[in-house]
Amino acid sequence: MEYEERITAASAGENEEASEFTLRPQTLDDYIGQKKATDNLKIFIEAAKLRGEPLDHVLFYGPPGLGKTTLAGIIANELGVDIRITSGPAIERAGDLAAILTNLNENDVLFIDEIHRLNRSVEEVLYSAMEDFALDIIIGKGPSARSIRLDIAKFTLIGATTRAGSLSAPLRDRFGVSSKFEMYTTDELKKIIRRTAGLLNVEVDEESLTEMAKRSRGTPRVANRILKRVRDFSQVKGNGKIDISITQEAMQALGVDPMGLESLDREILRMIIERFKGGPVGIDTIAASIGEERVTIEDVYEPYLIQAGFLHRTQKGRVVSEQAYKHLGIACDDEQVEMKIKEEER
Ligand SMILES: Nc1ncnc2c1ncn2[C@@H]1O[C@H](COP(=O)(O)OP(=O)(O)OP(=O)(O)O)[C@@H](O)[C@H]1O
Ligand SMILES: [Mg+2]
Repeated sequence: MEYEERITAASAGENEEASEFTLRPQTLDDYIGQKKATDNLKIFIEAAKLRGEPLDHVLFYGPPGLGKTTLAGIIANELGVDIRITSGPAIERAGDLAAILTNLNENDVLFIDEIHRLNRSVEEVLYSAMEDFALDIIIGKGPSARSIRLDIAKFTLIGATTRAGSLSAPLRDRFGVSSKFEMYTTDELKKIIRRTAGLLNVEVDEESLTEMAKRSRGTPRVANRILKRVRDFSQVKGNGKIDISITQEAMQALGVDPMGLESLDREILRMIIERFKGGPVGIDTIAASIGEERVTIEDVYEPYLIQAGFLHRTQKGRVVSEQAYKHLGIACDDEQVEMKIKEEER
């Protein structure tokens, strides 16, 4: 898929997870941003440790690349327990989940990524596991079938999802804590890039830090990726140090504009302006015009375009903002755009 190759793709590339591992902070103190989520978690972790009990089940939701997996690892680390990492699509049968659960030790963390993609029968096993720390297993078939209950170790489930809305109500209700991940500010991204640069042993000046942070779409994964690519440029074409001229040269070569937009982002905005007079236009129409799946537009492109103020979601469809016209250098009737957005914003 094309978007995986984008330097600003928020999701991890094929071999990226492995190299990300070494860049992941290990403690809450090292974890930058997401204050709302971490401040409370600090207290819950402390309390669970004092009581010698597992932490309550935690749900993380928000766009990809914002540090959900990283924070799950940190929680286990701070609790002093082991973490078992899996994902919704990886657990195919109820038996697979039973095998994982029976192998956990007291108070361990089980991390299920993309938890909205668990299948029905697996999800049902999870209900009693989360609530009663028990597995209901059916033995035999037909009229002689009976159910036995098997106790398992108390554990903490940390679920992560990019789409909280796709979670079934019974599953959502079983999480005691639920945290929404927000996009990072430029300042936070600067700190993250500075930290990563330190780990990679590369010198970066202040101006370049700002420039890279601004182009990172509010996403640490993108920030780290941009830093690595700029480092490549500085080693091959410069003197190994990252300064503003090498940063700009690299960004230009990679097609990332000063707001972190790539060609497809600009194409989406331009298409809405040129073919639909700036909107409102439905998401399905956008997807069809661009030749991408609707979910790809919704999960990959749209979150940042909305966050950065280029696109508005209204009841009648998407509307391009005045800022988008300016960014693309297209003349617009300011008042008319303002009106469309005000009238239809929900
Ligand atoms: N708060 C943070 N401070 C420092 N680095 C971070 C932070 N959050 C994320 N990172 C870095 O960003 C990268 C991506 O983070 P992570 O894999 O945890 O994202 P994610 O939300 O789990 O993404 P996905 O939804 O794709 O699974 C990691 O390499 C990590 O080092
Ligand atoms: Mg992850």
